[in-house]
Amino acid sequence: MLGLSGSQKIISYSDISASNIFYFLIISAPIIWYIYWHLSKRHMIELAKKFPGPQGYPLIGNFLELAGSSCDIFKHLYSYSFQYDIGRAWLGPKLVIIITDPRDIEIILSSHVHIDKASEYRFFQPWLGNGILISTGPAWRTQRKLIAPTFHLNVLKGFVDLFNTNSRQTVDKLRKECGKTFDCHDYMSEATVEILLETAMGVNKKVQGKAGYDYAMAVMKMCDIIHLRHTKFWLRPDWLFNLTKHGKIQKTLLNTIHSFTRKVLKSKKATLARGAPGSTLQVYKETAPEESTGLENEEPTESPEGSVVFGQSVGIKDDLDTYDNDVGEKKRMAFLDLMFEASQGGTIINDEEIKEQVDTIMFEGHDTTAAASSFFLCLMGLHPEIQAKVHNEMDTIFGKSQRSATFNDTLEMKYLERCLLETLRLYPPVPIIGREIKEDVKLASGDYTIPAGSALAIATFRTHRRPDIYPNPDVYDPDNFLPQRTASRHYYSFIPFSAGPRSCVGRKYAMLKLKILLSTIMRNFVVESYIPESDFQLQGDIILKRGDGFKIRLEPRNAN
Ligand code: HEM
Repeated sequence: MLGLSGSQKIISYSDISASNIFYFLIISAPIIWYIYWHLSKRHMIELAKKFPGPQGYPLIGNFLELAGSSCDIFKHLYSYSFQYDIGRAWLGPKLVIIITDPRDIEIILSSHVHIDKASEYRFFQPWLGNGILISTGPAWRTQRKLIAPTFHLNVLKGFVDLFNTNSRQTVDKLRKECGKTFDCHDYMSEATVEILLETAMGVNKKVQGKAGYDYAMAVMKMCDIIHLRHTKFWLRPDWLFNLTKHGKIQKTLLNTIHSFTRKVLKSKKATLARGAPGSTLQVYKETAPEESTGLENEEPTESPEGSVVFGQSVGIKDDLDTYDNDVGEKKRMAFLDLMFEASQGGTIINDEEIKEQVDTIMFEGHDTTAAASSFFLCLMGLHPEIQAKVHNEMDTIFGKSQRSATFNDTLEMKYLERCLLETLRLYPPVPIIGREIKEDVKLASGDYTIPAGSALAIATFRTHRRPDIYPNPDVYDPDNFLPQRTASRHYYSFIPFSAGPRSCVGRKYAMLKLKILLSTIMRNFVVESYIPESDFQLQGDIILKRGDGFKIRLEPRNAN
């Protein structure tokens, strides 16, 4: 300090003390916060210690386990799952419990208490608003009561003709790819968007033009972004995310998605203003007598052969089977028709809420079935002996005729159904289901209690591959769904559509549509595929996909 004047000394001392205070705060704030967090979460931390899991670091917990690309993360987490049938991870201060045992899954999914989605679903909010996928409490209950009846089997039977027409158009498009190796997912996405538009939304797909394809691509990219926000902690706070390039891309994608749904709504309003018929059931009743399917009664959802029907495990009932006692036959309408009817007077649902539900159904209804059908085709290509049995079944049902499939035909497609269910077992389109746990939950599989305040991940992908439930769990074996095998398994060991009060409302729609779409494709083509399952680059960006694309080759079938 020699040679400095008095005033210089004063400035220098105050500089030192200001920077000291600054550094003190920077270092001590996280420590104080950490101590406070530790003390206030003592109960949670104690219960969490009982669960096995990887060692984490202070403050960030196990976030480093989520480093790398989507494919890397999927591979890494899957390999971890062999060490732990049950586990915990800390994502910063958030405790995540991961379960795979059907007895534990039953406790959560069958409950009317643990029905709130994990806070991770909040990243969907700018896209889906308060739509049925992410809503909670009384709002969700009202939405569920309104929407579930629109996917009743009697409504769906009215869609059979449209499923057929669209499936034939998809076959025509696929014919142009014969002899080439191509990614079938784009075709499946386009087909599923168009089918949804014409059925659940009741609008002409031609009105939407190329917008349907752009919409499907924007949805895929939105899922990538949401997945990034789940795995990269710096993208979690909205203010920081909005400053990044991902925040800007999201804005553009949401613009594409929301313009599309607004166009759908406008087109529907115009159709209704012209006085077009609303109720699909009425249309169906004019054209076909109602078959008894055994699905509408109060008994378990079991077919005469005891097999799994329409995607629900034997013995599990949900509101899709039982809800409709208070809804008169005449009131059964397709989804968007009913939304508009309910909006008359604006008391039950307003225009903005309809838009949120349309966004939700369009997303849940197309991306999941596009993934399921693409995996199905790849698996057919890899298993020619199984494919031959599907072809045999098609020939038995349809002979040489090119006629459309009827609802009764779909009940006869027992082998194809088993192949489809086995596809959903190995490649469940929703590989993880998340819940927010509001009160401590004692589990059945061991001395574990999930603490209140934690997030729960039901690892469907891993449950479906547990060797104690499915011998040879990684082998594609449609006979896993033979009645005698399903009867001996726990109800909750097969949950591609979730189960219980918050199960998928589109389950029966999806199964019927997939049966008609895939049977039409199988009647017309032989599928070939050369990339073995062990080389699939799986990524769980909300919906399970193949990062390497769904490459197949088609040859026309001569049998018909
Ligand atoms: C293979 C096809 C499908 C699969 C595997 C599937 C799977 C699922 C799963 C696992 C859930 C629960 C998600 C969660 O709790 O996080 C769900 C919910 C839902 N799904 Fe699907 N889904 C499919 C097709 C459809 C279709 C075609 C629609 C509509 C047309 C649909 C509409 C919905 C809706 C609205 C929900 C939210 C239900 C609620 O929270 O009450 N899904 N789906």
